[in-house]
Amino acid sequence: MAWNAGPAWAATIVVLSLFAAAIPVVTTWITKLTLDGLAAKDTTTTVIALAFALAVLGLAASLTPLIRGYAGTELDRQISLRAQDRLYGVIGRLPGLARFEDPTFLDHLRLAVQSGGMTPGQVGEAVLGMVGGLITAGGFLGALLSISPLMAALTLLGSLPALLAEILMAKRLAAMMWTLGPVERREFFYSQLLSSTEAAKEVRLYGLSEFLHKRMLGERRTANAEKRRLEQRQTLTQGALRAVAAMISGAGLVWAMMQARAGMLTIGDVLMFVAAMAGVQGAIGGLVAQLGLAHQHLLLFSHYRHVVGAEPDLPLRADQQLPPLSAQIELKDVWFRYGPDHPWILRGVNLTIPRGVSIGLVGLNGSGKSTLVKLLCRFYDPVRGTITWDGVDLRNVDVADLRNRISVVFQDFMQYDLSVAENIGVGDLARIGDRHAIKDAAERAGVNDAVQALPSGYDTLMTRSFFQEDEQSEGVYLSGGQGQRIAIARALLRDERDLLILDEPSSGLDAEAEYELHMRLKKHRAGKTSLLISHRLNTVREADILVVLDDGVVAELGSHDDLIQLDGHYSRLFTMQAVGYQDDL
Ligand SMILES: Nc1ncnc2c1ncn2[C@@H]1O[C@H](COP(=O)(O)OP(=O)(O)OP(=O)(O)O)[C@@H](O)[C@H]1O
Repeated sequence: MAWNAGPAWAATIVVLSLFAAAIPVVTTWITKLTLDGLAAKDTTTTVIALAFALAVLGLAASLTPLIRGYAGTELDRQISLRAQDRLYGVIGRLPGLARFEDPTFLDHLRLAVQSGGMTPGQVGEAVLGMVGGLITAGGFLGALLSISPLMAALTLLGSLPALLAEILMAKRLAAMMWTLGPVERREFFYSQLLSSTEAAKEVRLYGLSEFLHKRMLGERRTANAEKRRLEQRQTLTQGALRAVAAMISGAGLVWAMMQARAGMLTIGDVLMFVAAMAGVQGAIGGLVAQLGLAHQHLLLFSHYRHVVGAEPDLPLRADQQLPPLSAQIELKDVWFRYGPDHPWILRGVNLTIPRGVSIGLVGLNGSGKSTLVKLLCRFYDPVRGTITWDGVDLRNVDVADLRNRISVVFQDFMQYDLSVAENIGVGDLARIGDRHAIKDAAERAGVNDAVQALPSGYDTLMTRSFFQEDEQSEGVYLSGGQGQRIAIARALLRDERDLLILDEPSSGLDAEAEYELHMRLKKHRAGKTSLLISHRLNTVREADILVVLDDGVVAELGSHDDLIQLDGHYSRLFTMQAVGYQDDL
C-alpha cells in the first residue's frame, strides 16, 4: 500500500534510511583511522582526506534526516488519503444496517478509524527503521568483532531479552486496546452528549451534566487504570533491560581501557570500541522499539483489514433486473427478527401492494411498521419468507437498483448540516443543482414560503454549527415541523420513483399544517404506489387499502368502511380518536 501510494517518496525513504543507517558506522571507522593516523604522526595527505570525508559525512548526517522526514510526512499523507478512501468507500458500500448495530464490528471500526489509515505507512516506517537498525548494528558488530569477539557476543546477547520483551508488550498493548474499545466508545458517547447541540436542551433541563460528566470520567479512569498497569510493567521491564545493557557497556569500557594501557589496543581502537558498544546497543534498542511498533501497528492494521475486508451484511446476488413496477409488491409469509436472540417482530406477514394503490399501514407502537419499511428497502432480509417485486425476489436484485425505485420519508429522518437547497437536493443527487426542481419539491411539501423568508433563502445553512459560505453570516435552526417538511420535500424530489413510503410524515406538524400536508400528499399519491404510516387515523382513512399490523401479522385489511364494519382493532382505535376529538369540543 505504501509503495502504491507514492512510489517515488517510498523509494527516496528506503534509500535515505539505508544511507542514514550506514553513516554512523562509516563515520566511526574513518574517525578511528584519522586518530590512528594522527597518533602515528602520519604526514601524508591521507589524514587531511579522511578529515575532509568526515566533514562531508557530517553534512550528509545533518541533511539526511531532514529530507527523509519530509519524504516520510508526504508519504504518510498519501497513504492516509488512500487508506481513508478505501475505508470509507467500503463502509459506504455496506448494503444493510446490520453491521452498524453490531458492537464487535463497531469496535473494529473505531480502531480502524482511530489509526486514521496511517498504520500501513507506520508499519513501513518501522520496517525501514528495523532494517536501518540492522545495518547500523551489523556494521558496528563487525567492527567490534575485529577488536573483541567476546564483547561482540555479549553485546548481542544483552540485547536479545529486550527484543522478546518488546514483542510481548506490543501484544499486550494491542489486546488492551481491544478490551478498552467499548470503554472508550462509551466515553466518547458521554463526551459527545456533553458537547452536542442536539442534546444541550435535555442535558440542561434534566440537569444531566454532572451525571454524564461523572460517567465520562468513570470510563476514562477505567481506561487509564488499564493503561497505567501496562505502562508500569513496561517501565519495570525496560528498566531492568537497560540496567543489563549499561552493565555490559561499563564492563566493556573498563576492559578496553585496561587493554589500551597494556598497549594491546590503539586510541582509535578504544574510540571504535566505545562507539561500537553504544552504537550496537542503540541500534538494537531502536530495532527492538521499531519491532514493537511494527507489531503494534500491524495489530491495529488488522482492525482496518477487518473492516475493509468485511463481507457484505446481505448476500448480494444481482442476477435479475428490477423493472419499473408493473403489477405488485408481495410479502409472502415474512418472518423477521433483528437477531437470533431477539424476539420475532414479524411472524408470517402476507401483504400485496398493487401498483398504483395507496396503502395505509397502522398498528400500535412496536408492532413492526417501520421494520416492514426497512425490509421493503432491503436494509435486512426476511429470516423466512420472501418479498417480491413483480415476482422478482428482492434478494436477487441489485440493492442500489431497488433503492433507486423507492422514495422514503423515514420516521427518524435526517437533517444535514448543509444548506436548505442541499438538504432537499440530496434526495436526488442528479438534481442537487436544479434550483427549479428543488423549489418545486419544497412547494409541494408546503415549505417554500418559509424557506424564502430565511436570511439567504435556499442557500441558508440548516445549522448554526458552521458559518455560511461567505464566512460571515450564520445559518438557522428550523422548527421541528419545518424540518420535517424539508425531509418530505427531499422525498418528493424523487417522486417519479415507483414506490413512495411515508413513515409518520406529519408527526411534528400542527393540525392545520397536517391537514394541508395530507391534502397535498393525497393529490400527489393519487394513482401512485404508496405506503403511508400514521397513528392519526384520520390522515390514513383515505388510503385505498388499510392494513392493521398486530402481533407480527396482518390482522385486518380493507377500506376504511370495511374495517369500521369489521369492528376490530382499527374500528376501536378510530372511534377512540374520534371520540377524543369530540370530547374536546
Ligand atoms: N435495529 C433494531 N434492533 C433491534 N430491535 C429493533 C430494532 N429496530 C426496532 N426494533 C424492535 O422492533 C420492534 C418493532 O419496532 P418498529 O420500529 O418496527 O415498530 P413500529 O410499529 O414502527 O413502532 P412505532 O409506532 O412506535 O413507530 C420494537 O420492539 C423495537 O424494539
